[in-house]
Amino acid sequence: MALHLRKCFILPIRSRLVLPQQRIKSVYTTCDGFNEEEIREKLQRFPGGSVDLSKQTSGIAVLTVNNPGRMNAFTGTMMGELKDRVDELEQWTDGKGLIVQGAASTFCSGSDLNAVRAISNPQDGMKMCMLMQNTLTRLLRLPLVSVALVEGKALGGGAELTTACDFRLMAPGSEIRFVHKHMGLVPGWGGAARLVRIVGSKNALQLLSTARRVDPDYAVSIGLAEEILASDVSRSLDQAQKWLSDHTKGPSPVIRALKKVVISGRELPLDEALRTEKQVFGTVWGGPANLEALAQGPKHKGHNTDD
Ligand SMILES: CC[C@H](C(=O)O)C(=O)SCCNC(=O)CCNC(=O)[C@H](O)C(C)(C)COP(=O)(O)OP(=O)(O)OC[C@H]1O[C@@H](n2cnc3c(N)ncnc32)[C@H](O)[C@@H]1OP(=O)(O)O
Repeated sequence: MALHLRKCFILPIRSRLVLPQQRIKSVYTTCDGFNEEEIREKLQRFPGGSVDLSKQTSGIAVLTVNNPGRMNAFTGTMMGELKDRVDELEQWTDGKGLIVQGAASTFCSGSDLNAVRAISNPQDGMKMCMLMQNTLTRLLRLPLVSVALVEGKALGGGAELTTACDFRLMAPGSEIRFVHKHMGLVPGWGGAARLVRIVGSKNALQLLSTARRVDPDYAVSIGLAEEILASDVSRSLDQAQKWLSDHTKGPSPVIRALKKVVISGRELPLDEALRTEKQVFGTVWGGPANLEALAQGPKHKGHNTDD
């Protein structure tokens, strides 16, 4: 036990963020009593569905929560697959953007209630919670500009998954709903902590305490969503791809560096954020994109440039 404790120390927050030469660290480790293999083995008993990932040469990937027979509810195996897809994305060094969507034109209805019923004791619940919080925190910390494409319903854990992306785009008629109160719960996948940072504590408390349906207009009005997509459902993914490509135009090392400095600005105390910014700056200053831009001379004469 003593040896175990000696190995456990609280990593300063800065060492848990995505720095140029470091892997993204998890929130929970063995020091917190988190045993990933143990909880994944338990969750394996609840199979079904999949979490699919398609990485494109454009540098944009699409992650699809795929369990349409259950409104894309996360089965036990899907929770493990989500973690595996995030592992894959952390290794994808050419990436610059990520779209998270649900299959069959609906987003996600949270945990599979069959699995929830079977692990409804506090110990197992908190172990599932630690697995999902680790995964969604690392998803948000990926050096990729991420957007949740919300069609149909994003309920419970599905609503929380939308908050683990940098942006949210909503299709007409779609809804985000934190139904946890009706389950006698609070968010367990980190959704409350992220929601406060997105919409502020008053709006967050309203959404959680009323479990109200957040339609696209209301979501945009409180800053939960960026835009409402055009009504042609068949083109929702195309619209999201266009939106994201407009937000990730440029060399992926630069786009990835921009996301890294925003992460540190959002999560670190000012001095540490500045140090991280300096470190990331050093990875692009004098880099190929910088030198090419300098060779071209000034080109931003008071108008938006495409690249
Ligand atoms: C921390 C997160 C938290 C936790 O882990 O504790 C959770 O996320 S708990 C789960 C929170 N989510 C919900 O409570 C949503 C439950 N589902 C619904 O309210 C409805 O299904 C809805 C509104 C998503 C869709 O309603 P609709 O009438 O359009 O369809 P059905 O209800 O007939 O659903 C079709 C089919 O899907 C099954 N289904 C839907 N959601 C789930 C789910 N979360 N887990 C398991 N199965 C789900 C539903 O049972 C139907 O299957 P069928 O075999 O046809 O009965």
